[in-house]
Amino acid sequence: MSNPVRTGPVRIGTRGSPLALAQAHQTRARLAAAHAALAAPDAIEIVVIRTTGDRIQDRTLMEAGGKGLFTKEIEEALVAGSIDLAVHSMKDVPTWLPDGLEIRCLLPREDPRDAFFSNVAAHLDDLPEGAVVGTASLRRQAQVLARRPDLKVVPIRGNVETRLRKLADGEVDATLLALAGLKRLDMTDRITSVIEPDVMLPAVAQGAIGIETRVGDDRTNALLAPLTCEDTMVRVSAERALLAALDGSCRTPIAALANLDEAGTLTLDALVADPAGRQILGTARRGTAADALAMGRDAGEELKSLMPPDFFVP
Ligand SMILES: NCc1[nH]cc(CCC(=O)O)c1CC(=O)O
Repeated sequence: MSNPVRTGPVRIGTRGSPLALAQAHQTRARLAAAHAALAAPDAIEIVVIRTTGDRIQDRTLMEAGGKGLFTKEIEEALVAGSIDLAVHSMKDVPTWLPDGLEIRCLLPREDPRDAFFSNVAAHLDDLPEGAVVGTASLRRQAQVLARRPDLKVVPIRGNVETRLRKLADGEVDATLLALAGLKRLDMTDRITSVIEPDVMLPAVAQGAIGIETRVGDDRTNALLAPLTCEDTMVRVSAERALLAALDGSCRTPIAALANLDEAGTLTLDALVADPAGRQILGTARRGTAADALAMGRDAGEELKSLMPPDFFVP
């Protein structure tokens, strides 16, 4: 049976966190700007859905285990037809989507770099010996410890306010967050400094917003077509092809960043690390947009073949 054409409001499914809501509102604004018929106040509805990831506050996400903690319940609503599109941080979207769902639309990517916060140092390199860095991200942990083996990394979670309070209380000396999220929340004034990718390579797809729909939902896919950013598609395709080659089921810290320059050259930098930061294995590829998937796959296969067993987090 084909999808009947819906005529009601376009329903956007999203998590309820401030960042997720900012991303859903950005999507609504872009849809309204692209389609006169969607500019009416009741033409687009935002439906807040609580995910497993939102319920887990006391443990790090790694301990909670499993992929798709921030997407599962939203995807279920999409499959069930109670929403028409789901807005995600692509960083949180698992390598493989459920059957019947697709991500054809990526909004223009925000700055993919990480931001550094500290009351005791201007940069990661200036932290005093033995300083405590709060992060629950194994990717950030590994890169911090590889550069500064003297530092101590402790897991912290929570929103920006919670983290800044932990900094102010001296519970941690520094923390790291994605710059993209801070920009979307209009909180960049709280940042101490931005970390360059050669110091801290971002997560796959960091800074990209993806919009997931039902395969065959022509109405929604047509509405989203003018919103998609081709450069972002190419870059994120290369990075996610790397992730797929490395096999999303392993929890090794992975970082990757693809860039596309004005001449059409696509570059991909990628690394895997052991969580303790004792060893980082990096690689790079250069090509054109047409090579995005092959570059990602090839770089991923190289890293996989180089990885010793102790890179795998049990
Ligand atoms: N893991 C949570 C998450 N997912 C997406 C972002 C930031 C926004 C983005 O990368 O687009 C964050 C917070 C962070 O890492 O600081």
